[in-house]
Amino acid sequence: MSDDPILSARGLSLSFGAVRALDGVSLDLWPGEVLAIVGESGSGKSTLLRVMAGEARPDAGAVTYRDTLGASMEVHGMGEPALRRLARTEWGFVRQDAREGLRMGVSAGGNVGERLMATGARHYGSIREEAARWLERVEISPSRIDDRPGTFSGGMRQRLQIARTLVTRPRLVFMDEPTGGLDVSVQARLLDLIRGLVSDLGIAVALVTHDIAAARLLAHRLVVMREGRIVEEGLTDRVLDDPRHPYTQLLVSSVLAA
Ligand SMILES: Nc1ncnc2c1ncn2[C@@H]1O[C@H](COP(=O)(O)OP(=O)(O)OP(=O)(O)O)[C@@H](O)[C@H]1O
Repeated sequence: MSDDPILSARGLSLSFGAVRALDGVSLDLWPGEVLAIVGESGSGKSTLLRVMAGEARPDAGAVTYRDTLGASMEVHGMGEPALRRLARTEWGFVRQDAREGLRMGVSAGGNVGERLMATGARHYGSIREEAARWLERVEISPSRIDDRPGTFSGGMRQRLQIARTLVTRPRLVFMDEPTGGLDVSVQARLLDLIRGLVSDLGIAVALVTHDIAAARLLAHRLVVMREGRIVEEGLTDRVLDDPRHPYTQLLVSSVLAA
């Protein structure tokens, strides 16, 4: 991992009416690092992810992204076109509901190929070949390349969303409950797949999950959120094996008891 964070958040606050969804959140994400953001429902995890990805604007604070050339840029100051370009190229976003991350009216191959075209690929034959390779990589038979995602199972759709996101080899991927809503056995395979791809490609990941087991499997480091604040952070094993904050202790023991 390099010396400079790929993404830094400083003093992020965001309220919705009387609800303080984020209350002075600061964190760093390092190149190639998987950082899990855990906490109970409503603690502000998804809001934090959306603010970090530039999809929501904080009331206070800033997010800085360091690009491939080492230039720093303020995520909320760069303007829509630059942000959209980043989202299509150096970044990716894996949504809990694959239907939000896929184009449901386009074939599986088209979903993957479209991201390649957004980064400059033009040759139809090689785009299709690369799409087929990625379908195999996420364990979808390339014979399904012309099928639309609506004909896929939930687990397949999620794997397709992952192929679509990773095909351009982004440096930074935001994942919001990527295994949420799937059967336990499907979740386990998907987590293994994500772990392999993320480590092969050396991607930095900000992963929102309420699943402590998923965090343990995927994340190098954890931050624990409660009521819009980070109450504890550290290396995954340290936080889960020796939680210091009473809230983290409760979170971990409730999983053990389940
Ligand atoms: N667009 C919005 N409008 C109004 N309130 C919102 C909005 N987005 C989030 N909130 C509120 O902000 C708080 C934090 O929500 P957030 O979705 O970030 O939590 P979370 O930890 O991701 O929860 P979950 O695990 O249930 O997804 C909640 O009280 C939520 O109701």
